[in-house]
Amino acid sequence: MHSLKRAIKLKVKSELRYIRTLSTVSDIRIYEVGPRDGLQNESKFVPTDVKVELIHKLAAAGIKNIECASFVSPKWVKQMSDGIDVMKTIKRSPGVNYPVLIPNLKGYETAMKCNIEEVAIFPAGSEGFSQKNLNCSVEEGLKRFKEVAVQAVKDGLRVRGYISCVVGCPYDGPIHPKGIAKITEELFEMGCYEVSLGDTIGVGTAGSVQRLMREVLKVAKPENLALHFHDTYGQGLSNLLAGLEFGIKTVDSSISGLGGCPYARGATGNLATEDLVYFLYGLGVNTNVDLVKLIEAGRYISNFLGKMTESRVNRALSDRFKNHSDIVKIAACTVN
Ligand SMILES: CC(C)(COP(=O)([O-])OP(=O)([O-])OC[C@H]1O[C@@H](n2cnc3c(N)ncnc32)[C@H](O)[C@@H]1OP(=O)([O-])[O-])[C@@H](O)C(=O)NCCC(=O)NCCSC(=O)C[C@@](C)(O)CC(=O)[O-]
Repeated sequence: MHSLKRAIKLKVKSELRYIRTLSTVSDIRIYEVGPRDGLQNESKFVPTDVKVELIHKLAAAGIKNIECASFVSPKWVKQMSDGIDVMKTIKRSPGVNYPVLIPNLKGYETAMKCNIEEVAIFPAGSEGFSQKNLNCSVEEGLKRFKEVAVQAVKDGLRVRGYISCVVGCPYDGPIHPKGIAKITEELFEMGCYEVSLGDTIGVGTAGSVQRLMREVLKVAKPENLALHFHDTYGQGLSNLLAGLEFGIKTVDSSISGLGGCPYARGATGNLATEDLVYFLYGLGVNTNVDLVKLIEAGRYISNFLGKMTESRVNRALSDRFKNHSDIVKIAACTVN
């Protein structure tokens, strides 16, 4: 009887904390990864002008952080081999951040030829994925990324860290949150301003995200963390809710739900940006993103790729809704 009462008390306490946190969710920073994470897995080469147009459309929709390219080995990911051209061609809008992904000093030197302000480094949270994705151990990867981070900080750039496979790895299975917390700490020590926790194969659930957050928040503040969910098992938004409960302020997403990693077997697209924005408007968070323009950007790239959008919101909001505020009303379930 006593333990039942205690369990009910704990449940009520946790529900109250949840409602309190969600009612104060505001200022969520959206970090769009479509032009990089979204496209890197596409087998058909996307011409530079299409990549550039997509980036312009995202910026026009009001997205303020757009990861545009990666400077990885073209032998490993051919789709990203035109990073220099992309970065040299885009017309940069004031107030928009255009980061790029960097695997090593060679990639960094190339990226520095094209006016870069932010770089992202990406160690793996598991040995198996590190070997497949970076051709080295986690420790060796961290050493290489540290060289990049130290140089970038010296050059006055912002450095973002990703950790991939934070919940599960296609080669090693479930991943313990303690190891992820340790890598998070190392990334901050290298000079990262933010660490994005990547569920690369999308196996996470609200429960595993809670366990991860409890461990990682022992070494980091929620405002310095980002969440990067692939939606393979359809858990993206519920995982995000679990993360928001801990005060997370930055969320990665990909236009039209594109995405996947060529070296992560079974990985599918990221949480779709259209779904994320609709969800945030529903919570009363004003993202300043124009949903009509965002949906157009999603359709632009899906049409080019010849596939149906993975965004449920994009699919649901057919051409009936041409007005951003009408869509926001649907999201917030408000009536005049
Ligand atoms: C790390 C390496 C380069 C090691 O690849 P390696 O083959 O071991 O490299 P190496 O150092 O032995 O060099 C071999 C050759 O590659 C060249 N090379 C070496 N580096 C570069 C470079 N930067 N740019 C251009 N060329 C390069 C180098 O110069 C050399 O050329 P050669 O002498 O034979 O002519 C390779 O494994 C690689 O590029 N991996 C990246 C794979 C990738 O892009 N994966 C997807 C991104 S990660 C991801 O999506 C997850 C994330 C971040 O989104 C989070 C999540 O979703 O959860």
